[in-house]
Amino acid sequence: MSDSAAPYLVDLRDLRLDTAHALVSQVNGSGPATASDYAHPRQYLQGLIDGLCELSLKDPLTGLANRRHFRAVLEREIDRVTRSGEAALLLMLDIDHFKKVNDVHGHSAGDLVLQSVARTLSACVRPMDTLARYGGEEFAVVLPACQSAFGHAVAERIRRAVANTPIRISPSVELNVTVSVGGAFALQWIRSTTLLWIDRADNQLYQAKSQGRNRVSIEEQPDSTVSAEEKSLLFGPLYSPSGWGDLPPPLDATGSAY
Ligand SMILES: Nc1nc2c(ncn2[C@@H]2O[C@H](COP(=O)(O)OP(=O)(O)OP(=O)(O)O)[C@@H](O)[C@H]2O)c(=O)[nH]1
Repeated sequence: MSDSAAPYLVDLRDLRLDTAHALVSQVNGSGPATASDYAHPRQYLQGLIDGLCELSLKDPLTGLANRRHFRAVLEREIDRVTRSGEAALLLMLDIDHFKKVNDVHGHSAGDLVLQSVARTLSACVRPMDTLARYGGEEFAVVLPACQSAFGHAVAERIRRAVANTPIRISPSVELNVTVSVGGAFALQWIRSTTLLWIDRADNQLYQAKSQGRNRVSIEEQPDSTVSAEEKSLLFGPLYSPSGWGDLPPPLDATGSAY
């Protein structure tokens, strides 16, 4: 808002905030602070907005990023890789034979397994990585600045960590589950789409499943087909400060040079 603009005053009593207030306080666990607990209603409103934003980005069962957040991160990562040419890896993971866990032990036990796997995965990745629940028993990890050898090592570390972590689903029952992991690196210097990137990683996940599960399959990192010279043409300055260099200057609609 510019300094000259009149302040836009909103009376909180005119807004229907009950549902938002209940949702945010439910997630925070503690009893909700009310508007009167804040020095200024604006702080209360900002707290509600922040809480709702957080809710809209998280999977409620595991607390990981949800699919919406994951897609936004992937989109940003594609932008970064297109501009910088840095390596980035996407891993898709799926718990093996998860239906059997539900069928034999019940849906609540299945939920405990999902939460436990989420915790194990969180312990395997860097703070800069984004870990998401993609849906059902499928998870995704976006790893920026990830060279090929590191990507393979992380995927294998994840697979082993899940297989070696027993999950207590009742006082007397512990389960062990495994995951299959598929991965694909972003195409460097080339603008792709989130859907194509996910498809490539999903194909590798399918390979890991069909080769017996509890394994990792990562697509060979495609070689950049753009030479260093081409990159400098693509991303260097379009023209020198003194003019158009060897290039003919562009013409306007009348055929005159700009
Ligand atoms: N408990 C629980 N189960 C879920 C949830 N979301 C999806 N599922 C279950 O996940 C199971 C997925 O089963 P399938 O897609 O057949 O896969 P799978 O049994 O893991 O077999 P493979 O992936 O081929 O190894 C189904 O039984 C779904 O009901 C959830 O939030 N909680």
